Amino acid sequence: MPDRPSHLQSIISVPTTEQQLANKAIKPTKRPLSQSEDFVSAAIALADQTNLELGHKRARISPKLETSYNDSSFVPAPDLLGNEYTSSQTATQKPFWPKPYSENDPLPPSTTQIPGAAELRKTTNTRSLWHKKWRLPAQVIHGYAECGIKEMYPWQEECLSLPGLLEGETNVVYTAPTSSGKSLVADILMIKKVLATRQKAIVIVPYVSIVQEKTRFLKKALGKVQMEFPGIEGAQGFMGKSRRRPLNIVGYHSGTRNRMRWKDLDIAICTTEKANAMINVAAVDHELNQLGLVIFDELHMLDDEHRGFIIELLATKLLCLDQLIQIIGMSATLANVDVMAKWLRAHFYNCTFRPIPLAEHIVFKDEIQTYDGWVVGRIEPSSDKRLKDPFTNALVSLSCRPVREGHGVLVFCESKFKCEHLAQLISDFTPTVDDLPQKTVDQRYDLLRELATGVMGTGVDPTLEKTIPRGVAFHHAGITTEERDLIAKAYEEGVVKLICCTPTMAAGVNLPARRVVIYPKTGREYASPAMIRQMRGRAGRAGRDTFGETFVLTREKEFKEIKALLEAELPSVSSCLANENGAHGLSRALLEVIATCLANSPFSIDAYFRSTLLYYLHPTPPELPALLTVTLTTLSTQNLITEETSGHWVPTQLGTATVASGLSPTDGVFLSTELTNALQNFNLSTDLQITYQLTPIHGTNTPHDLRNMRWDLIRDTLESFDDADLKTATFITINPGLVNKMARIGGHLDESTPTLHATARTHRRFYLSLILRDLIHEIPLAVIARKFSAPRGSIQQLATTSKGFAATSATFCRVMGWTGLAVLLEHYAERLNLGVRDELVQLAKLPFVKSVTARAMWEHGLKGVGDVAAASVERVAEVLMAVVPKRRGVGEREVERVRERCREKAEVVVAAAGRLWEAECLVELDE
Ligand SMILES: Nc1ncnc2c1ncn2[C@@H]1O[C@H](COP(=O)(O)OP(=O)(O)OP(=O)(O)O)[C@@H](O)[C@H]1O
Repeated sequence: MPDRPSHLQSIISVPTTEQQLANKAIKPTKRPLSQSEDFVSAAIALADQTNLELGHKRARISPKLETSYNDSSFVPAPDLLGNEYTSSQTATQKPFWPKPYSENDPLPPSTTQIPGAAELRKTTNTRSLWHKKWRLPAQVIHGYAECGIKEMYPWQEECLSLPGLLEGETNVVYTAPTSSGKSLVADILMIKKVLATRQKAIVIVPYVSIVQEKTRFLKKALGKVQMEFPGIEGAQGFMGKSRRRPLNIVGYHSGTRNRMRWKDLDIAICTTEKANAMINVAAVDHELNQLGLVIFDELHMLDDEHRGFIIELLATKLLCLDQLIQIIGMSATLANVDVMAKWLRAHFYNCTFRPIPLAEHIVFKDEIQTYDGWVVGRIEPSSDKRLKDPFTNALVSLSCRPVREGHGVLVFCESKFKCEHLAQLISDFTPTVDDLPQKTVDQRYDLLRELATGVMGTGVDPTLEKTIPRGVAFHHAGITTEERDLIAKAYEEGVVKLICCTPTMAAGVNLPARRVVIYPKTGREYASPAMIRQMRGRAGRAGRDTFGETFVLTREKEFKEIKALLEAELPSVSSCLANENGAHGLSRALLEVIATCLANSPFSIDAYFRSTLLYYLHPTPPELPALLTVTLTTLSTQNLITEETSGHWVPTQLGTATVASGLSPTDGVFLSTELTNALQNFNLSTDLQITYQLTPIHGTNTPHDLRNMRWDLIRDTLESFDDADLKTATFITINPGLVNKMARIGGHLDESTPTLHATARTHRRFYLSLILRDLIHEIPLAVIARKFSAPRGSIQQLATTSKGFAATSATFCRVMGWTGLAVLLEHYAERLNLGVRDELVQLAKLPFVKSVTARAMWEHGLKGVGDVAAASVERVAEVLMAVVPKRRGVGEREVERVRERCREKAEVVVAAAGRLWEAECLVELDE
């Protein structure tokens, strides 16, 4: 038996030869281990199994791939359009549920429950969702009808009809313009798969906001769908009573509080990182056979410099598994769709159809031109001296007209400052409250009040206070997520008519507009052709408008360059696994498959490597095999994996902890060293050390506006420190001399050598920890923002990132066996989330209760959820009323409306407090 890593030796007793022989006959059984419960013991036990079964090729990367390791025909070459397509993913395992859909199956249930449904089923229109070709349950069809979709577009039908797709047997990658209805194709494949096989589906989207939006949509469309479970499987088929339950649709992203539990969901909508973590946990828990389908929305994100490599390593895992997982990839801006399809062993489908026609223009001076140079209109000069510049005049006049006609407009600006400035300027030219119906005016004032009360004590933004009554707002990363959500919702409901936003919003939020006005720059740089396409695609959404218009603005010297950008081909997507930014990509990819025991033998690791896009694009260069060897050796040197005498690689405890917490190998090593030191000298008499520990390791994870440190603030804070804080600052290695010098001369620290980089990192994290400390001491966000000269959105973003990092570190600590530290980190993550001191944590969990309200409750004698549960609705309403910011010149009618809203909210708060209190009492009784 080869030597084991020391941590394994202490836990596992080495089996005798007889035991090994006995074990060989036993198939690995599924153990009910949850992710958080004990990732390490699962991984260790799996490592043990792997050791026992070396002779059996236990690794779960497809044995088919393993055996073809030395075979020159190893890399499968599937056909493009599927006629000769043969999936190399042979389903050698019995599917989790034994019944895939087939043409001859009876029609899905509930047909007879809907009046007239039987008739509808007889339709000969193959694009109707009722047509028997699709075999969709009536609840699904009704759900989509409620969302305005009754019939497919021709391209959707054609795409879904590709061989093997509806049967769940083949993969597909497709492109279609923005707003052409890509999601429906993926949704239909997903729902068919989930209902037919009872397997899980994962939808991967790039941004948190899209996770939320997609989850809302799927809940609306599929919320009434029932899953059927036909009894218990026995030797003679299914026995016992069948049962039904609604479909579980859950969204996961860095901000979600709920734990990911495989058994709690049927469809998960996740960010890339969450999806990857979920698949790793399922692999360790032996539950991957429950996964039936994965959708990659916005597949072009594969070459995103920060997160693209995670999409690649995740997709590669799916390609290598010894089971059939249907892969769906889609994008509006993917140039080399054929290459992606070949890599993913998929059909590909390319469509240029757009259901809503778009009139596209470029504006030069006062001329409105089509892209091929025809002048189709002119913009009248304005007598207003603020609009003397033709560019500003064009922007304002093009933006205001549809607003006056009652349509939605998006104006894309190059910076946050410009968004706010233009919102203010444009609002001076939109209808005043005197020209609007009373209902609209009321709705706009309601929005202002929501903005003032709902945002962690920031009060309403002074610019928004002026622009919103005139139907105009701005939306960028500098405002809080609550503000952004309220503004986006108000725009969707038509309360706000025009939003000035930064280009990142085009990708992050799905807001439709009749007209889109674009200045295609981000900061001083031009926006990329793909980003410009995304912005243009916001105009004219199906179901909302009958047509859309885009106007791309240019300044005089920029006309040619911008025109070229509009006509530019999209760049091809390629692998980021081995480039500079994805330097950790390959090592993380390998560490993950080793730590989750998906691949441990040299054969299976090599098979995995050969399935990457990196290898697919460069199948024969001499440096790639060397890259694999070097990466494995580096991981071993970092003590993340060890090589057994048989040549198999197994994870160390550090390697397992790194993967379980979703860190890159280098970050895992860094965190391990830092926490080992911290554990020996932890100072609990101050919050400083723990808040320092919560700050993100990398500068790139720091919000942009916080990268310019205020050294004078650090100096002054150091001078005001008591002994405990000073001791911590010294332990962290803060250099007061350096701080004084930087406060005098200003600027950034030199980071050109590893030592200088480490010093800069320490001081940056210390600066951020001062912000976090203020947050958990209930200092209002607006005050912190002013103190650190940064937008409130950036402070909030730091809090969110740090909360996520705290959760990551806590998982890491648990797997490493540092449970006490894990509990402490989790507690602070919660306080950061709620923005309160210890005593308010429970109160701040109530709906509508942010830190300011929780403090007001405490001061009014409502010191816990028990007090709130026992209080009258009137008393709670009074507290809520007390924290509503006072506005001058508000009439009696308005005050009455506010009082009514507070009463409604108080009812919800008291009811929620009752439930929480009951739950707490039950726990106490149990104990
Ligand atoms: N067959 C259809 N009939 C009517 N409306 C449809 C149909 N398919 C999609 N839609 C609607 O078209 C709109 C755009 O669809 P979807 O969000 O799927 O577009 P997309 O191609 O994914 O766009 P983007 O790339 O911008 O996200 C949605 O409101 C959707 O409900």
